[in-house]
Order: sequence, then C-alpha cells, then structure tokens
Amino acid sequence: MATPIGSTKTEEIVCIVARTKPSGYNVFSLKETSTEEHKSFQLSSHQAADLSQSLLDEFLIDEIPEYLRSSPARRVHVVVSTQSGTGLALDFYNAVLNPLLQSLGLSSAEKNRDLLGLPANTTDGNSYDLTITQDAQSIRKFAKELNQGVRGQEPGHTVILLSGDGGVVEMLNGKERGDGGNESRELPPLIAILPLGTGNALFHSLHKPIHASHGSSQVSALVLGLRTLLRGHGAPLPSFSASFSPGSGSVSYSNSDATDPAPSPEGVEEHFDSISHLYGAIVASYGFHSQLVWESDTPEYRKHGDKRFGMVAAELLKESHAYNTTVQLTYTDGSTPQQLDRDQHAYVLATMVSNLEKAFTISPASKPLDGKLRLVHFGAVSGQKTMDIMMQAYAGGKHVGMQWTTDDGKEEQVGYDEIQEVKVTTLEEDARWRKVCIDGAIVELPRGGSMVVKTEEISHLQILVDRSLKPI
Ligand SMILES: Nc1ncnc2c1ncn2[C@@H]1O[C@H](COP(=O)(O)OP(=O)(O)OP(=O)(O)O)[C@@H](O)[C@H]1O
Repeated sequence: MATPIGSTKTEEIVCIVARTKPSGYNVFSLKETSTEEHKSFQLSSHQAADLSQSLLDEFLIDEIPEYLRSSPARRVHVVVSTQSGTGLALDFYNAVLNPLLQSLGLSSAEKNRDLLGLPANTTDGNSYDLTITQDAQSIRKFAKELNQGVRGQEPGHTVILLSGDGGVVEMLNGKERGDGGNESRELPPLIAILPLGTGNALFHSLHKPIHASHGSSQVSALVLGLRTLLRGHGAPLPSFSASFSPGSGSVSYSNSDATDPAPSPEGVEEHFDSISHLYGAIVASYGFHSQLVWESDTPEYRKHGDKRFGMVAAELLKESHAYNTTVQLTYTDGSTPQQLDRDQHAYVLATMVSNLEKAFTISPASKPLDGKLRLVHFGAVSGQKTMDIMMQAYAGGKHVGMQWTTDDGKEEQVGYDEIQEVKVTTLEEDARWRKVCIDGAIVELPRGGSMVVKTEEISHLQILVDRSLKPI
C-alpha cells in the first residue's frame, strides 16, 4: 500500500523520526531488490510535513531506546557475520544499518576513534563497537570477551547480530559452564537479530505473530528486524542444554586455502573437537533433520542459499535411512522416563520454536518465548512418506497427528509431545549416521553414545522482540 510519502509503501517503512527545523518528519524505508544472481538493499529517507496518527503510532521513535545507548552501564556492539546465509551481512551493514544508525546519531566507535581520537572502548552514548567476522571462531571469541568483565562490575551489553541462527548459538555458548560467565550477571547480554542467515528459525518464530498481524501485506524479515531493533523490548530467551556422552565431538569444516572462496571437496578440512555439552534455543535433532543440516553445510551447497536443503533432501530421501536408536522421553509431569516403542527412527527433533524456516512450521503449538520443549518424531518410513510429512509441515504444520498403516499392518503416526527431557542413544555403526544437530551445530556421537536434551531454568541471553510480545 502506498503512503502519502512519495512512492514509499507502508510495508517498507522502518521508522519515522520527528524533525524540528522545518518541523515535520523523516520517514526511513528499506527497498530490497533481488535477481537470480544478486540481492541489493536501498535505505531511503523521505521528508513529510504531516503524517497520519496511525503511521506515527506504528513507526515514530521519540528517542533512541535505552538499550541502544552506550553508557558506563551499557555497551552496544554490532557483529557482522560475513559468511551467514549467502554472504550479504556486510552489504546490509554498509548500505542500511550503518547509515540508518548514523542518521539517528549513532556511529561505530572505530569511526569516532579515527575522527575524534577516542579509544575503541569508548562509553560515548552515541557509539557502538563494530566486529566484522574474519573466521569461524570470531563470534565465539567475541562472546567470550563479553564475559570477561570483573564479576559484579560488568556493564550490560546489547549485541546487534547480523547473522542467522548460528550467530545466536555461538553467543549462547560463549561461556564455559561453571566459569561464572553469564550466570553471575543480573542481566545477560541482549541480542537483537537482523536475519541474514539461511533459515533464521529463531527470528521467524519470534516474529510469527507479527507477520500474521500484517495479514496479506508482505513485510520483509529485514524490515521487521529493523523495526524491532528500534522499537522493541528485551525478554529472557528460553533455552535448553544438550549433554553428550564421552567420545562425542563437534564437527566443523575449514578451507585449507583461505583465499579460495569456493574450494573443491579436497580443499576442505574436517575438524573434530571433543565436546560435552552445548546450549541451544531452537532445535536438537537426530535423523533426517540433522543429516540434512550436516550434509548441506559445504561451501559448494552454501552458494545456493536455502535451496541447498532441498537439493540434499532429494538425495537423502532416495536413501531413506532407518536410524537404529532408542529414544527415552520424560514428560513435563515429571513421571518416570518412557522409551518410545520403536528401535528404528527416521526423525527425532526437539524444539523450542515453531518454525525452522519462515514457511516450515515444525511445531505449530510453540509460541514465542513460551519456554516449552516439544518433540516431533516418527519411525522408519519410505523416502516418499518422509517427503509427504515434510510437505505438510510446509503447509502450516499439518504433519502433526498424521497417521498411516505400515506394510505389516501397524498403525503409525507423527508423534508430537511436550517434554521436559529426551535421551537419544545411537546404535549405528557408521559415523555418517551418528550426527546430531544443535541449532545448526553438528556433533558426532560415538558408537552407543547418547545425547540428553533438557530445558534450562536460567536464561543465558536476553532477546529483543516486538513490543507486543510478553514473556509467557
Ligand atoms: N569469515 C568467516 N569465516 C568462516 N566462518 C564464518 C565467517 N563469518 C561467520 N562465520 C560462521 O558462519 C556461520 C554462519 O552461520 P549462520 O547460522 O549465521 O548462517 P546460516 O547457517 O546461513 O543460517 P541459519 O543457521 O539461520 O540457517 C556461523 O557459524 C559463523 O560463525
């Protein structure tokens, strides 16, 4: 819908700022243009003498919110994850976020330092620290540094994260368990997500009710992210812990030639680092989902953005591997753990969010911030059946409760349970089929090894959400 401000559409408006001389308003909007090859961003500012009360109610920012102002009690950071999604985070920072913040009087401390001779860790209320990732460790290192303040005297931190879900999980795991870290903080770091990853599950799930309230008008995820950044409020981010049996290791890849942007498979090195636990806020899975995340996360597939999942899924569905595993659930009433009545599984996925992608509703009952862990599971089925179930998840979460009769006459269904804890024990011989996924990170379990996932009582991060969302 066009507004009284030139050709600016309401769905493109990011914010409105009042002006005094001459009196009126500046309306900031974002236009995104995509071609097969390229996506570009254009931030515009239009002046308007007068605007309707409804536009002002929705978009006016009277003052820079407290969480974006640096002070002795708070430091503001921007983290640009250059490899997230299809690698657009730095373009977005340069074309949109940096000029927008600058128009609001906020600029990077690096720039202030250059211009004004200020130290990088200035507490000037108008500046933020800028981190541009250089490698796969950059965000973890950044998160660790945030946690190194003097106990009881740390300032609060606001982190504007230009990344996908991986950036959030790296922030969540930026401290060692029991090292004091966030647990000693009255308020853990506040994260504002600008969704520049592939799935952006956490962002889409937190913004689902906001999308729904816009009806048919198409507000892009990045416009929504900027609106939340400027007019949101902080809430505790519910999370879970995943503990792995001894012998488990996180699996990651690096490019042996850092200057080669598209290395051949021979140019990619696999790393296996022992791991005992991870925190997550989105998903812990074993079976088809973890396999898909793992096998699609190569530099070659990454070039295809979210299409990479479909490409790898087609291959995996042809194999339709049946995972030899036992799954034990503890329900929220605390009753004794129960083992699922099958020893071969296709899909075991515990989640705290509704959507793994904007259009993929894995857990329709999950509400933003509800803190509930839900398990979606089904036994070994054909590739075609797995495909049918996944398509129903793309149809708004209709896979839940799907039932069918197997060739040997057994009644089967997609299980969906609210749980307190789940223990998955793999009985697979081949390491290929022993990969679990925690919010996109891959962990290989040893033969006979297990993963235990349970909800966390304390919150490790705060998350910026739309004003209309309240912690449940
Ligand atoms: N310069 C870099 N070199 C290597 N790795 C990087 C670099 N910059 C960021 N990374 C890593 O790339 C990963 C990107 O993951 P992220 O989740 O943000 O994107 P995604 O996987 O495309 O999206 P999603 O998880 O939402 O599907 C992160 O683990 C991050 O630490």
